[in-house]
This record gives sequence, C-alpha cells and structure tokens, in this order.
Amino acid sequence: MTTTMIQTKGLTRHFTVKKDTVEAVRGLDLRVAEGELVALLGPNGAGKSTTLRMLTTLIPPTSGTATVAGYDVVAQQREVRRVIGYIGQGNGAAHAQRGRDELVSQGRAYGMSVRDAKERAAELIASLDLAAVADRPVSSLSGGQKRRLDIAMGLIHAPRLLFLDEPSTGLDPQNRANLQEHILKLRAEHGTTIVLTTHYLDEADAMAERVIVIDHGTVIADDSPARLKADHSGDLITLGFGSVSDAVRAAARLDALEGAAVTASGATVEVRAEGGPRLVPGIIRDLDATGIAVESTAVNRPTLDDVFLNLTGRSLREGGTATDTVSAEEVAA
Ligand SMILES: Nc1ncnc2c1ncn2[C@@H]1O[C@H](COP(=O)(O)OP(=O)(O)OP(=O)(O)O)[C@@H](O)[C@H]1O
Repeated sequence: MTTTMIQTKGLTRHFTVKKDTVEAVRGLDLRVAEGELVALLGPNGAGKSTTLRMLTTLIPPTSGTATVAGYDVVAQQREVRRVIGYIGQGNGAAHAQRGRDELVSQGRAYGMSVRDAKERAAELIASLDLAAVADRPVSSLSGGQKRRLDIAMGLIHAPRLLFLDEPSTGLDPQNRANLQEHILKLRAEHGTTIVLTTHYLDEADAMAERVIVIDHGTVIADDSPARLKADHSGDLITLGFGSVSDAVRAAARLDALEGAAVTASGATVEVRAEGGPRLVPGIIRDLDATGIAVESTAVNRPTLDDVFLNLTGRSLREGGTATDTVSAEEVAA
C-alpha cells in the first residue's frame, strides 16, 4: 500500500474579475502517492498554478477539499507548510545577498538551528552544483544558477513534497536539461515526492512517470507519457506524391486501412495509425500496384501534443516548444 501524499476532492477555485467569474479550477479529484514524480501539463490559463497555490495554502479553495501529507490545506496550513517546499514562478532571492546566506536565512525561517541550516545549505550547494557561485551576490548569477538556487531554497528544510511551478521557464535548452537532471537526482537520492507544472511537452515526457493533462480547470487525461501516447494517438505517416490527383487517389485507397485516419492536403497525404513503420512498405507496394508512385515517406512518433490535440481538438504547442519527432530511419532502427 502506497502512502497518499496529496488527495483532492472536488477542488474548485473561482476568481471574480469585475463582475465575471473565472472558473480557474473546477472540481479536481486527484491522488498523488508518496515518491511519485507528477507533471501537471496544460496550456496557459489551464489552472495549473491555481491548483498549486491551493495545495501550498497560498489561496483557499472556493469549494472542495485537499489534504497534503494527511493535513487539510485550509484547517492545518501550518502543518502543510512544514512538509512542503514550493518554488513558484520566479521566486527571486534578495539580490545583494550571497546565495549561501540566503539559504541559511531561509533555513532559520523554518526554525532550523544555525548549525543545521549551514550544514543543509552546504549539502544543497554541492548537490545542485552551486559551489563555484554560492559565495557571490545572487545578482551576479546566471538564470540557470538562480533557478537552481531557488530550488535549493525550496529544499532547505528537507520537505517530503516539492512543488515546482514552471521550473524551467526562461531557461535556455542547456540549462533546462541541467535543471531536469538535478531534479531527477534529488528525487533519486531523497525519494522526495515532486509535483511540477509545465507547458513544455518534452519536459513532461522526459521527467514525469505520470502526466496529468489539465484543460479549462479539469483533468482530461492522467497516465504515463507512453500510455497516453499509445491510447490517444498513433504514429503519423506522411506520404508525398508527384501530383495532387495522385494524393487524392491514394487517400481514397488508404481510407480502407483499418484503424487509420487519413487526410490529404495538396500533394501530401497524412495517415495517423498504430505501428507506422511496419505499415509503410505495404502501403507503398499497394499504391504502386495501382499505378500511384509514392515519392517520399516520413514516420513521426506521437508527441504529447498529439495527445492533447486528440483530446481537445486544439494544439498545446507554443513557440519554441521542442518535439520528440524522429525521422523514419530512426523509427525503423
Ligand atoms: N488572482 C487571479 N485573479 C483573477 N483570475 C485569475 C487569478 N489567478 C488566475 N486567474 C485565472 O484563472 C485561470 C487559471 O490560471 P492559472 O494561472 O492557474 O493557469 P496556468 O495553467 O497556471 O497557466 P500558466 O501556464 O500561464 O501559468 C486563468 O484564466 C487566469 O486568468
């Protein structure tokens, strides 16, 4: 039996803006077990931050209930705060201070002795790779180093549960990869339960064993990235033809393929189906036999964006979001 770390029932939060009501979170039912690494994935405005802010006691729910480590987020705020670490969007430490001093002050604020706070700060500085910069003013740190310091601040009191709101927003790809590695290491070393929000598809895919997809304040899917992709999407086969009429004829023929969704656009036909790489040779042979030459092929694996598109009819992708698209050769390999 796994210990429940987070349990919400009908968790709801409304905001009133002028006379309008914004239903930021609508009746969320969630359970997160101790030790899980869960990503809340959704577009801007889906309700991810509002959910975290309720779970971290920063704002009360409009209705519904939530417990964290067995404590009620409304009635037992102090107990909840003792067991969690929260790294919001751009916490930003005081800039003239040295990172190490920031960490010790934060530890003291949690009631740690100076000695314990110093010891823990030194540990975190080492494990988050901050040794070279910990004694410099925070204002001189790079974005990636500041974000790692934010994480150290959230971890100073050794929380059992860490909330990370958009941990890598504003970081370049190298720093993002670096940060992800640090988070995974922390978890491996301390068994910390981690809940992070992200709208980076690749981040959710690479880090989380469980992805909770949120849209308009409700959960629309909840599973491992691999299962989500297998259940809600298929491979995308793109076929290129010499003419629009060939593409139209090919699409008509491919429509007969069981379990496949076919769309034609110009001289290109897209087929969404399971087991794409295995289907392609047969498709080429079949079309060839009916006098339609396939000029190019590509097979792309499904991404979490395809899952979201399939579930909502909209794309989650925003500018700069990486994909896990691979070429036909890689798929076949
Ligand atoms: N303090 C507030 N007052 C009014 N509306 C709010 C407030 N906070 C959030 N909202 C609204 O609630 C909805 C959910 O916002 P929330 O910040 O939770 O989304 P999100 O999924 O975290 O988005 P992002 O990825 O952009 O951070 C949005 O429509 C937002 O405008």
